[in-house]
Amino acid sequence: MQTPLIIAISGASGSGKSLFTENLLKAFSEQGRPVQILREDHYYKAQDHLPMAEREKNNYDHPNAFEHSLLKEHLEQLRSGDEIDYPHYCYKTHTRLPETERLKPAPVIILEGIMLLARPDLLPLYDVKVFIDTPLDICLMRRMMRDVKERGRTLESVANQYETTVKPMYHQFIEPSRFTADVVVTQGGKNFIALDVISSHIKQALQ
Ligand SMILES: Nc1ncnc2c1ncn2[C@@H]1O[C@H](COP(=O)(O)OP(=O)(O)O)[C@@H](O)[C@H]1O
Ligand SMILES: O=c1ccn([C@@H]2O[C@H](COP(=O)(O)O)[C@@H](O)[C@H]2O)c(=O)[nH]1
Repeated sequence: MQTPLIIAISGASGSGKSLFTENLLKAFSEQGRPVQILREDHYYKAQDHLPMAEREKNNYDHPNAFEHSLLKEHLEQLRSGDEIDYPHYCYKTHTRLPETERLKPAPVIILEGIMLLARPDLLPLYDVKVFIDTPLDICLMRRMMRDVKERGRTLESVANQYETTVKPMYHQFIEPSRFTADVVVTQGGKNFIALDVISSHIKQALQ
């Protein structure tokens, strides 16, 4: 197999990274191209050793909250054509699940997460770097709805976390990482022209 191409999709929480990834997957499926998706969130550190009250106070918007060394190892393995044991993470218990999933390499790997462009040691592994640039008020509104519905949070806890960590860490780490991107995408996960440009570029690169 040809060396897989890795597309990194980053941006604020709630910016539309997951939707953009899903829509990119659809574009590749239409081209009949196998794709493997990896989410940086799965590489949040395991915290089984901490009581729940401690886990709830953790700063999940700092690069140190992730095990990026394992993510890097996995990307290198996939690039070499090897399978990986992909971790799974639970936002409700703030730790890894005991089981991992065996993933095979594919010609296209889409990686999605908030800190992907903020880690200089990871940048050389990406073939295409995308930043989803969505105004923060829109991100917050989307995050409120999602976290209450899907991640077991209250409106008060989302607002508190946003003020104490999500917003300051965005300005410290995520916003500056925008300048490392090859493509900056406005209009979130539904920018079909950006989706078309990226999928056409990859199609050409794989020929
Ligand atoms: N351009 C858009 N227009 C409308 N809703 C969008 C758009 N982009 C994303 N969304 C919605 O916003 C929410 C958050 O998007 P998501 O992709 O989960 O963000 P992220 O992965 O960056 O946290 C989801 O419900 C998604 O469907
Ligand atoms: O245990 C956790 C782990 C993460 N978070 C929050 O998740 C977002 C990143 O995920 P997105 O899907 O990009 O929104 C990050 O901002 C963390 O604050 C959490 O609350 N708890």
